[in-house]
Amino acid sequence: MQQIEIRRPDDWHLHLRDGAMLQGVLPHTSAHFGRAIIMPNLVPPVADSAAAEAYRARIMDALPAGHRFAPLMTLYLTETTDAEDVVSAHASGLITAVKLYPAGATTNSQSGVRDIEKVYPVLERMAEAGVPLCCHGEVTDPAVDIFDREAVFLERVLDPLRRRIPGLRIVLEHVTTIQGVDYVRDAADGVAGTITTHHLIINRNDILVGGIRPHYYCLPVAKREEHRLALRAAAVSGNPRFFLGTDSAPHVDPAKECGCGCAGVFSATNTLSCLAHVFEEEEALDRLEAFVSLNGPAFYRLPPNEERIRLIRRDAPVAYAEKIETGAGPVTVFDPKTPLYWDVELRP
Ligand SMILES: NC(=O)N[C@@H](CC(=O)O)C(=O)O
Ligand SMILES: [Zn+2]
Ligand SMILES: [Zn+2]
Repeated sequence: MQQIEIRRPDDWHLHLRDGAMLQGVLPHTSAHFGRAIIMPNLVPPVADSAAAEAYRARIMDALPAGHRFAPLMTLYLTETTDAEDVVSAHASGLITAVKLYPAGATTNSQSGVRDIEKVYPVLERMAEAGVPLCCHGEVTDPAVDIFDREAVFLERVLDPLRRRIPGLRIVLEHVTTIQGVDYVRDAADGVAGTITTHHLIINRNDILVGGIRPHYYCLPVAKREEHRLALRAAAVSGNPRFFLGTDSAPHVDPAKECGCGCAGVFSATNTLSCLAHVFEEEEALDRLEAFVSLNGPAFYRLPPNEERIRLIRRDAPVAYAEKIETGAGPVTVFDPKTPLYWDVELRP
């Protein structure tokens, strides 16, 4: 039996939602992860410090007894965000980052930014105060093909933004393309990229060949195989600029399996088993800890977790539910298309 012990991981991009869904999904993350960056795309969005404080309290209330987990809150950037509220919320430790959603790019992004120039003053204050910006990096121009929207975002939005405000610390979230990987790798210091579990495993054929598979539909949409391979190479490289953000994004099954299904893959349940599998396939298990437990805290200038987990390779596939039942309805768990042998134990 093979096993490895690593520091307890963190998830640098997570959707917990609210209410009954929060109750249902949070234990799947807090069972394994020490901390997570909590996405603010609720309806209405978590757009100021009062909303972040209230949301953090709801998350802590939903935490199962005995779970140790710290939600790292974010504020949803709008064209009317108050820079002083952001800076004071960051200085007090209430928030860890600010989130940029180009308006209309993804789930609940209607209140996001239409004209990036309008938020430059806030971003300048964030740069001075060391508040990181997390970006959903896709343009929304209807003329741009959905598979090109990340690459075009780099050219049209991210690069001009970084030239204008070079001191702003930026996370390009859920990188899905060779262009995104290259951009993060070659940028000056202060730029990082998160990679999801599912983008290391599926490509666009998995969504479309042999029938449409709504549970593999997410944004940014999975790209061609060559992009998946580049993401894998980046994740296992040990390069400190790349770290895990699962983007686990639950939607109830009826909202996925319908005429206009929501974007989002729910992977919190089996993410670590999937990642151990991927790193084993890449013969890089010795770099799993950097990707899931070390590179993220280093970017966010936080200490890594002191607790440790054990990943144990079983002889038979580990069992996990295909769906979880939540008070909001059933949520299908990410299917990695292969049996998983790696089990997770929090070290006592
Ligand atoms: N990734 C997704 O496909 N969906 C996310 C939003 C996001 O992260 O873009 C969601 O909130 O459902
Ligand atoms: Zn996103
Ligand atoms: Zn997300």
